[in-house]
Formats: sequence, C-alpha cells, structure tokens
Amino acid sequence: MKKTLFDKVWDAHVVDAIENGPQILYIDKHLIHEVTSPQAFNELKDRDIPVFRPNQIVATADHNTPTTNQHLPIQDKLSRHQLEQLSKNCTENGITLFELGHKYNGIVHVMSPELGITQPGMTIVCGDSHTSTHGAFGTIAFGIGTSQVAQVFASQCLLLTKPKSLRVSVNGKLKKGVLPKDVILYIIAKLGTNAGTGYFCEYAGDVFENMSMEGRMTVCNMSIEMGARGGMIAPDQTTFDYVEGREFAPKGKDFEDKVAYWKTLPTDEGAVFDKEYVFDAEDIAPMVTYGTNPGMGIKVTENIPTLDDASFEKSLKYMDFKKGESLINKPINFVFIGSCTNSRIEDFRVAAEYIKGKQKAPNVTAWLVPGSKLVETQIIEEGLKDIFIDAGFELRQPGCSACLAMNDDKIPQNEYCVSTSNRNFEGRQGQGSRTILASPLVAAATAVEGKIIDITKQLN
Ligand SMILES: CC(C)[C@H](C(=O)O)[C@@H](O)C(=O)O
Repeated sequence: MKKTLFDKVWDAHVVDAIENGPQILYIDKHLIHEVTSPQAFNELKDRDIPVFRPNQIVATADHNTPTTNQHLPIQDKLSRHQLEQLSKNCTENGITLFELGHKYNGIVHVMSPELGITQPGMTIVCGDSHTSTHGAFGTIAFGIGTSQVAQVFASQCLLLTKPKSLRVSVNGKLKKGVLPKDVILYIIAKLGTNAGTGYFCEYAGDVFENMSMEGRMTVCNMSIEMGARGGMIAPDQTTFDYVEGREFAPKGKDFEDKVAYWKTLPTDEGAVFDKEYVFDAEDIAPMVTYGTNPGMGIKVTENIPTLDDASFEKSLKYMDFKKGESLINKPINFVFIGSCTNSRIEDFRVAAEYIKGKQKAPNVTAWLVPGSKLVETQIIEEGLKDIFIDAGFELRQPGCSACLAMNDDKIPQNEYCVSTSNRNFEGRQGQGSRTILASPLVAAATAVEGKIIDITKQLN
C-alpha cells in the first residue's frame, strides 16, 4: 500500500492498537516548559508514579522569562515561582533543563531544532500547541494537554486516534519580498482556521522544497492556527544538512544510517490524502492580518473584506478597523520581531538587511527578541546587533516575550503591534492590545516607516 510521510512515521511508532479504536503511540522526545508541566508533575507525585524515561525529556524556561536583566532575580512573583518549580521538578526527576541564563536556553521550539534534539522520523510532543514547528523535519510533532503530559511522563506513550491526512501543495516560485510567514498566512487566509481540524497536514511542492529549514519551521509552526493537529514537510538534503553536526544529533556512522532511513520517509508517489489543496506561489504576496484570528489575513495591498457577519464585525470593532479599508499608511507604534514563529537567525538577517542604514521611526517602540541564547550570540557575532542598535531598535534577551502576555513584555491597551508572532487573538499581547501578524520584513519596514507600507514597491 502507498503510504504518506505521516503514515510511515506513525506506523513505526505504534506499540499496540485497539481494533477500530485508538492506538498507543511511542513518543521519542518530550519537550517541557514551565507553563504546562507543573500540574503533570504534581499528578505523578500524588499517584506515586516515577517519570518512566527522563532521558527522553528536555526542559527549557521560555514563556515566563523576562527579556531584560536575565542575570538578576525575576521581579514578577508568579513568573519567578513558575521557573523555580520547573527547576525543582527537573532536578527531582533527573531531567535535563536549559534554565534561564543557560547557554542553550531559549523558546522550546527554537532550542530543540537548533541543538539537533529534533530529528526526522521522530514523534515529539510538548504541552504547547506550537509543537507543530518540529514537523518541518518530517517529524510527527504536536501539542498535548496537561493530562497527556502526565501520561507521557508515566509511560513515554500516548493513547491516540489516528488523524486524517491533508496535503497543501504550493508550486511555482515566490515573488521578491514574500517570506515563509506570508506563505502560511496566505494558506490560512484561504482555508480558514478550521480547515485542518481532525487532520495532520503535509506541505508539499516547489515552494517548500526550496525553502530553508527555518522557513519550514515558520510554516509548520502555524499549522495549528488552521486547526490542524500538526504539519509536516518531507525530509530532504536541506534537512540532513541542517541536522548534521548539531550538538545532540547522531554522529558519524550513526548519522549516515539515520540518513538512509530518513530518505525512505517521503510520501510514496500515488499515496492518497483525505483532503488536498493546491496553490500557486505567484499569487502569494506580503500579508497582514486585520482581525482577531490568524485566518483574517489579506495581502498588504488588499482592502479589508466587507462581510455582514456578527463575529467579523466584532473583530473589526476590537481592532478599530472599518470594512473595505486599506491598512496601508496605518500608523503603528509597536513592532515585535520574535516568538517561536519568527525568532531564528534568518528572521533577524532579513530584518537587518532592510534596516541597515535606516532609522526607526520616532513613534515606534521596536522589540527584537531572539528565540534562544544561541540566536542571540549569532546576532552579535554577525554584526546584526550593531545594525539594530544604530537604527534605534531594542535587542532584548531570549524568550517568548510579547507573543503572549505571560511576562513583562506587553503591548498597551488600544495600541497596534505589527508582530511576527502566531496569534492575533483579543488581548493576546496585553489587555486591549491589537495585533497585526506579518513577516519579519513587513515588521521591519513598519518600524522604519512608523506605518504599514507596501514593501514590494521598495524592492523592485
Ligand atoms: C502556554 C501554552 C499552553 C500556549 C499554547 O499551547 O499554545 C502558548 O504557547 C501559546 O502560544 O498560546
């Protein structure tokens, strides 16, 4: 039988199955952070169950971490407590933790791939919806709830019903100034936030084949925003080259053996998907969102749609936008480049290339937040920090930062923020804040201009 990439990885991990029912899936890597692990550790403690395979768990602190003065004690009481709890739980259970200040600390979905913990063909879970990021490696990776975190702690397995399969193909060549973030915002705008519900998505076609690993991570990261359990891209030479030589990646003969296996994973020619969508790369342009879910996106040159729908109108009211309006020239006071979607070195390179020799607009507060300590180091070593500082941007320390209001980095009430993060929900970046999702290039241009512009005009 012809198999999809998803089938191959899934089938290789089934430990047991109930006829016509759920299956028990073996989990290779369990990533944890401070937000969704404490209750699971408590449950195990209450039931006197040990962590079954601590060596397959890796922890980091990211959501609650401050992005300034990380060498000082954390001021916020709740955040301090969360981080202390994580450290205590990891020490008690023999789990590797990259705590605040550690050279490998960073956002869980940035840290694990860059250290070679994430590898093709694995099953990876984390109590975090953006775990779909790791699917960029041809990995079955998805977010789980806290009770499932406890299940994996206790058994390194999960009881699951196999999701249906969906393939999104994008063929052709992307236009200048169109980044991976635009590709995924375009797909979600076309398909809506429910298209993926009940499905695991494979991204295929020229655009993904020609994309860097970091770009693939940006795309897979937002799979959850169209409702999919996860997203995947077939591993290829780009994947193998990225993984090779990383700290926790297999070495020498082990690596070669793995590559031989990874090469067998791509979807067989003729394998059938439950649902398929095909798009043309030429139609994709720099995108922005105008509403309060990631599906409410338009090309920056388009106008906000005119729909007669109560929830659509509620969204526009929250954003203080009007039907049919263009976002070009909208004054913006906050710009955030960061989050597990767009905080890798390529994101900062794109921003720096645009910013070089320009100045941030005086009305804008522009935060650049690397996804990890390693990215932060790279920014400095490549001289990008100087470009940012000279242009008036603020380079902060690694963490989830302004993606979600779980730390000090909040966007004030009623302010717009052009943000490279993944969610534009009401209050996501701070009470009453208004999020406009975009690529790092659109975000950088907004910071320089102090308003939203059609970036393509400057590129031609
Ligand atoms: C805190 C965590 C449970 C949450 C998630 O699962 O997505 C967060 O990472 C987010 O992006 O909203």
